[in-house]
Amino acid sequence: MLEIISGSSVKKLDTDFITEKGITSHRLMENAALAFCDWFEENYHRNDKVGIFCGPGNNGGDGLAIARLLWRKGYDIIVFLVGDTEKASADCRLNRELLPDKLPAISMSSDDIAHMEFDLNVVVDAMLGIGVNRPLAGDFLNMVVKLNDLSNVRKVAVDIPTGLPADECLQGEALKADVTVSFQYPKFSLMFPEHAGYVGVLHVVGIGIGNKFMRQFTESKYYLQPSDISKRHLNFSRFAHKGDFGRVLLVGGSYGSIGAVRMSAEAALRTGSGLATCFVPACGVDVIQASLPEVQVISSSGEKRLCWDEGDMGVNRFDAVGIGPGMGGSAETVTFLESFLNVYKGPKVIDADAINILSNHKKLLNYLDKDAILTPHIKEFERLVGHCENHKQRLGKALEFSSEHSCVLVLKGAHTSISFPDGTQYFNSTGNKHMATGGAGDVLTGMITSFLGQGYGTKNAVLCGVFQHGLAGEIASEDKKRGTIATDIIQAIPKSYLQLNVD
Ligand SMILES: NC(=O)C1=CN([C@@H]2O[C@H](COP(=O)(O)OP(=O)(O)OC[C@H]3O[C@@H](n4cnc5c(N)ncnc54)[C@H](OP(=O)(O)O)[C@@H]3O)[C@@H](O)[C@H]2O)[C@@H](O)CC1
Ligand SMILES: [K+]
Repeated sequence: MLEIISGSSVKKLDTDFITEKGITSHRLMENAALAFCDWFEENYHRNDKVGIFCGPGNNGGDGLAIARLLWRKGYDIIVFLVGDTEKASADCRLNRELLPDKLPAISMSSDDIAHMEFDLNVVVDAMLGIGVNRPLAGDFLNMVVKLNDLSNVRKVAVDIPTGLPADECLQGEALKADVTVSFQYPKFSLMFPEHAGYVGVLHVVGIGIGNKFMRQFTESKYYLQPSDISKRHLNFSRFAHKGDFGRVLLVGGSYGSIGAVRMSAEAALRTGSGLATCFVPACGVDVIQASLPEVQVISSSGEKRLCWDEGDMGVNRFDAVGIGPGMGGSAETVTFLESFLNVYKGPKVIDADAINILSNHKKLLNYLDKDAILTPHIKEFERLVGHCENHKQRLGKALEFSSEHSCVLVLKGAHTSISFPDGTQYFNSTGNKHMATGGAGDVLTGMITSFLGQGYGTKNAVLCGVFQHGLAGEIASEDKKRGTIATDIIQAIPKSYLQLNVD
């Protein structure tokens, strides 16, 4: 499990680590540079023309060490020094001295920056890292603006794009990287959607600081990795029968929106549910039975909208429930949801229109408990908790909501966050932009519900569901790119198990 820690903790952790290990800060920087170069070699050819832009701090020190190491490996490198070299940190100076004489290193004056012409395929940004303490101005700003204007040049940020603060929202400008290679721990601000255009694709590379050492710095924020997920999956014996894989109920749909709950049900089956049942308005029964023969259907007495009839409607025989997709928000549906939550006592995923109903009828929030998982996207979340200025505030409110209502809150988007009542917050590392397509959320609801029904505890169900949903999206979009649709994600769920080595 990778920890996400604040910029100030990163510095303290690095200092404590080198003291305890008896190594120099230069050695740790060399580890960081080596880790970056390993990643770089896998992704770029030696005939690429690489410009490495280095500032005066330790981020610049990393850049200079990277330049030396890549040059020795035969890359075509040119170094550009930006900022006041008089202010160079000790390790930056040392790496400057270690640059081979034949490696070109140019100190960039303001005039040079203004008139600079580029003949590069790859830009490595090591101007500023987590030490940035104010908005960019002067030479740094001018250089960043010039680099941002370059097209057909891949930009790779070392640790964090220049100008982006580690823990706060960006003020002013920052480098727009295609890829960010961050050291050991992803910085908090790399998770914010506002920063997506600056961070690009995020890779985290280890620099030798073990988890045991990091635990003392924990800020209860984690970045999910494949190895964290594989071990959370249950193993089923060869004697398992369909009852062991759980009986789940997917509740939703209204006239014109039956597909949503149908997709949840199919996703639940592809995730491994033994039996899936849909509870839909009468108009949805034939649609579901004709298009998904594996599911059973319960018809609500309402023709176009879900209506609650007498009694408990037998819903407690299900191991888990996913409720909300496509259900709409009519008065009958509000009554339906309230009756359902009043009667059904098992684990449940509450999604989409059901979340909007909770927002409009706050007394229904009293039905939330430790067995409830809410999965809003950003707009649904803000309907629930009110407007948020930025994602940092949103993440704080997600934790507050989870603690106040003792439920799990999944805030969907790039790096989906999962907040638990104990104050821990997990961030997803899978998924991509091609998953921003109608129905992707309904698929997630089906997947988490399926894991709950298979007997996974709430925590394992939600972490496995979110991670594997993103993974299935990546697999689905490999050859479909922006043509990916939600049912493609469902079809890719079995392959996501293969990638995680779970049978
Ligand atoms: N052992 C370790 O710690 C390891 C650290 N590692 C690496 O170190 C990086 C952090 O290094 P760092 O702390 O030296 O900060 P860094 O980002 O280089 O910038 C500091 C310089 O910028 C200046 N400055 C600030 N804001 C500015 C602005 N807006 N505009 C202009 N100037 C500005 C500030 O000077 P100031 O003007 O504030 O006096 C100072 O000179 C980290 O991201 C990682 O890459 C890895 O090697 C692993 C081991
Ligand atoms: K950087």
